Amino acid sequence: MTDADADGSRDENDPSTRNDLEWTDPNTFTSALERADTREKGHYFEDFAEGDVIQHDPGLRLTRWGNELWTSQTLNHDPAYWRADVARDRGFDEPPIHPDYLLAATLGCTVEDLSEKGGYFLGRTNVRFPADVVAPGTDLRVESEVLTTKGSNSRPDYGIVTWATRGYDAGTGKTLCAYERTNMIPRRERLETDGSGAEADGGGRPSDTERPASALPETFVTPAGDAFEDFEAALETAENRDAVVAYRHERGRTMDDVTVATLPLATLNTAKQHHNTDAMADAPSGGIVAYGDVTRSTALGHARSDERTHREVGFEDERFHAFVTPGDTVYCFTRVLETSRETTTVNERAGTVRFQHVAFNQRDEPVYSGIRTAEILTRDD
Ligand SMILES: CC(C)(COP(=O)(O)OP(=O)(O)OC[C@H]1O[C@@H](n2cnc3c(N)ncnc32)[C@H](O)[C@@H]1OP(=O)(O)O)[C@@H](O)C(=O)NCCC(=O)NCCSC(=O)C[C@](C)(O)C(=O)O
Repeated sequence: MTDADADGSRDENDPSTRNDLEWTDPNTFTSALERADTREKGHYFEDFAEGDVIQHDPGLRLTRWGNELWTSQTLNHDPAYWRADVARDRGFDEPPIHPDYLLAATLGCTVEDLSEKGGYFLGRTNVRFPADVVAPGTDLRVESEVLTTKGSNSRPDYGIVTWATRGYDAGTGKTLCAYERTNMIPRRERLETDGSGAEADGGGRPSDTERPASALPETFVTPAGDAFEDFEAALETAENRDAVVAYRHERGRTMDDVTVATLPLATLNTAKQHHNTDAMADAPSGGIVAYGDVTRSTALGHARSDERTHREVGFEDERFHAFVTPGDTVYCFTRVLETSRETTTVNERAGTVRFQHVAFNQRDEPVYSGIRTAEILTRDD
């Protein structure tokens, strides 16, 4: 007991008496929060320098549970990823890890280092899957290199960063997937611009080569079936006419708690955009949004339900055009651009198709688009 206690008075400067504070009294606690520093997570735009290489701990184990959670909820219901007998028919020893889950998991565990501070996933290109098959139980090691950093003239509170990321089998060192991703990243210091709308530091988004609506082709051709030959025949039907092979898929998926929050967290994606409504209230989206890879995979799931997918080869020019928020429904529209009898794996039962997929919402607004190359099985498989 101190002398101060003995005469009934308290010495506010004596550290031992502060333990008697009612820390959970609402007024005391509010003042305490105002005075406390926040142990921040993530990195600002200024923290990234071109050429930096970042190892993303802790990586992730690609589990059958994660695979099934992802593929079931995004409607990627190809039985080769679920049933051992169908997997064996397709040349796999067991149901493998789905490429969408592999890609989302590779990106997910980079978020803590690259984009947890905030800002949005704008696009991705050069997506490749060098490994023919990835088995459940594979430990994923992920590494990124900063490719470019530039200011955003239209949004002075943000910069735009592009990273090249690779996911490796931690056991063998083999590359499982690789891509280049671009994000808006908050700046520590706001960029002063001349307001002219000119590029801040050069660069910019890929130009849009679509024709205006008034110039849409007269005829829209839909493939008669889901096999490679059906896509080939549809393109032949459209050839030399004012026609395009383009159609929509009936299925839609309304974004709920599982797709918006559970799926990204299951890939260790710590972006507040997907699970912290409080922090997102003042963000440009005004609330939480779906992980770009969930939106994309859901749309691709709809597209794959109308084709005999054998293997994903790669993706180019993926873009996220608008936010997808809880309650929004994700649909898909597909264009067939090109077919080829060549395949990257020796598979006489498949051909290669290049698609453009556009994910859109219940208001028919595009939310994602990308060019996809995939091997599609022939009818007589
Ligand atoms: C963000 C919004 C509001 C900006 O909309 P806006 O109208 O203000 O601007 P914009 O014109 O679309 O783009 C802003 C700037 O970005 C540039 N830009 C744009 N795209 C590209 C690209 N591909 N490559 C290079 N640069 C690009 C563009 O050139 C422009 O530069 P400027 O400011 O200097 O003029 C709007 O684009 C939007 O709503 N997009 C949807 C974003 C979204 O929902 N993404 C997926 C969810 S977020 C996510 O998954 C997160 C993740 C995975 O967890 C995680 O990274 O941590």
